[in-house]
Amino acid sequence: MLKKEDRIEVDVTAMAHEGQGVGRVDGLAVFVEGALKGERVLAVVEKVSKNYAIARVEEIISPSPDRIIPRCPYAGECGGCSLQHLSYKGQLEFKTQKVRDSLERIGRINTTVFETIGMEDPWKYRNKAQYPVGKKDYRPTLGFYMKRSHDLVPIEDCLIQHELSWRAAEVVREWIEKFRVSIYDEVNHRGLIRHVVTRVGAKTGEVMVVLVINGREVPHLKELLGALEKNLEGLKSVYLNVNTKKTNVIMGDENILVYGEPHIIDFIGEIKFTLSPNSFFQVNPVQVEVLYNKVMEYAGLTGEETVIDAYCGIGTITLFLARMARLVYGIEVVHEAVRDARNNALLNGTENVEFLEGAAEEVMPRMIEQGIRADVIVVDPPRRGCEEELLEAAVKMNPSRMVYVSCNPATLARDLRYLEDRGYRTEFVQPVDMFPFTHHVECVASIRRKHSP
Ligand SMILES: C[S@@+](CC[C@H](N)C(=O)[O-])C[C@H]1O[C@@H](n2cnc3c(N)ncnc32)[C@H](O)[C@@H]1O
Repeated sequence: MLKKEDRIEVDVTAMAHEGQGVGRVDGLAVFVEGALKGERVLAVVEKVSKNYAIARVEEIISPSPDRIIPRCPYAGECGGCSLQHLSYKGQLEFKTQKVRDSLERIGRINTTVFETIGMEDPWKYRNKAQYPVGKKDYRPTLGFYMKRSHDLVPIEDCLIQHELSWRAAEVVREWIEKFRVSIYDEVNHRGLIRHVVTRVGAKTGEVMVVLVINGREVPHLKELLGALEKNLEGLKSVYLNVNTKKTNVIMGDENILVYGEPHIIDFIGEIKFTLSPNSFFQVNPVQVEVLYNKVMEYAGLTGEETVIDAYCGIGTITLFLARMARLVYGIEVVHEAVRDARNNALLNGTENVEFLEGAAEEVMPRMIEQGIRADVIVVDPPRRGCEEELLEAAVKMNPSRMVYVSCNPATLARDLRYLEDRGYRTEFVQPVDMFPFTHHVECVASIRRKHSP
C-alpha cells in the first residue's frame, strides 16, 4: 500500500484534466503534478486516498519529447499556469484530447472534435490581471497565489499578461512602499489594499486600474494618481473597489471612480465595447475573434432569423449576431452587464437587439409564455454550464440550430447529452485556445435539430 512520503517510479500514461500526469502504482491511480504523458518519473507521494494518490515530481527519469524548459521563472510555483513545461504544440494536443475525453466519457457524445485552434504568439495575451497584494521580507509585493492556496508567489513580471498591466502593478507597489500604505491581511481581516486589478483595451491601449480595498478611501490618493498618470500612457480610468467582506471573492460590488472615465473602450473585430470594472469580457482579445467567428459560422444566419444569446454578458456575441439576424435577444443576470450591453448597442448604432435582465433559465420560459420563439439559440454559460430549465425551454422553442460556447468541457458534455436525448445532434465541436499555458480550453459546439418539422 502506498503511503505519504513514499518515493515511487511512475510510468505516466495519460494526462488528467488539470494537466497532471497520471500513472498506476500498485493498482492505484497516481496523479503527478509536473509530469507529462509518456514520461517515467520519480515522484514523492503527498496524499493517499481510497481511489487515488497525489504525488509531485522529484526527478524526470525519461522525459517526453514535448517537455520544454519553462520560460517563466515562477513555473511550478505560481498557480496561474500549469503547463509551462509542455511545448505549445503539446498543449494544443492535450486540450483537444481533454475535450474528446470529456465528450465521450461524460456525455457519450459521438461527434467530430476538431484540433484546437492555437495562437501564433501565445505570450502576453491577457487583457485583465488580478494581482493579490502581500509582503515579502517586510516589503510590499504583488504576485499570484500558489495552486490551491493563498500563499503569495511574488513576481517581477508575468509573461502572459499585457505589458501595461504589470507596469500599472509596479506603480501601485512603489506607491504602497513609499507611503507605507497598509496591506490587507486575510487572516485577521485588517489592512487596506487587497488586490490590484488591471484591464487593458488591446486595440485601443486604454488602461483601467482598480484598487480593491478593505475600506472606502486610500491615503495619498493624489500621489498614486500622479504616479499612474506619469508612468502609464493610455491611463483612462482609476477606481477604488470596496470589498470589506471576509471572503475569497476578489471584487466587491461598489466601485468609486477616482480618476478619468467610467469605462475603457476596446474592439472585437469592428465592434466597439465599453468595459467597466466588474463586467465579464473575454481575456484573450486575439482568440476571442476566432471564437466569435466560429459562433457566426455555426449559427449560419441569413438575416431572417430571430436569435437568442443566453448568458450574453455585455452583449459581445449579441452584437456580432445582430449583423446577420433579424432580431437578437440577449439575456444576462448581472444588472451592470445589461446596462453595458444596452450602451454597447447604442455605441455601435445596433437597433435589432433587445436585452433582457434576469436568470436565463427563468427568462426563457417567460418568453415562451409570451409566444416568443427563436430560430437559433446561442448559449455561453459560466463553468457550471446551463441550468436544466434553460435547456428545457430551449428545446421547447424548437430552434433548428443551437451554438454552445463553453469554458468547461465536462458541463458541455453533460448538456449536449441532454440535447441529444431530445432531438438534437452535435455536428462538431471546435476547441479554441483562449488560455495558453493553462489547462483551460474554450469550445464552440454546433448543434442541429435532427428532423425538420
Ligand atoms: C462565460 S460569460 C459569457 C459572456 C459573453 N457571452 C461573452 O462572451 O463575453 C457568462 C455570463 O453569464 C452570466 N450569467 C451567469 N449566470 C447566469 C444566468 N443564470 N442567467 C443569465 N446570465 C448568467 C454571467 O454574468 C456572465 O456574464
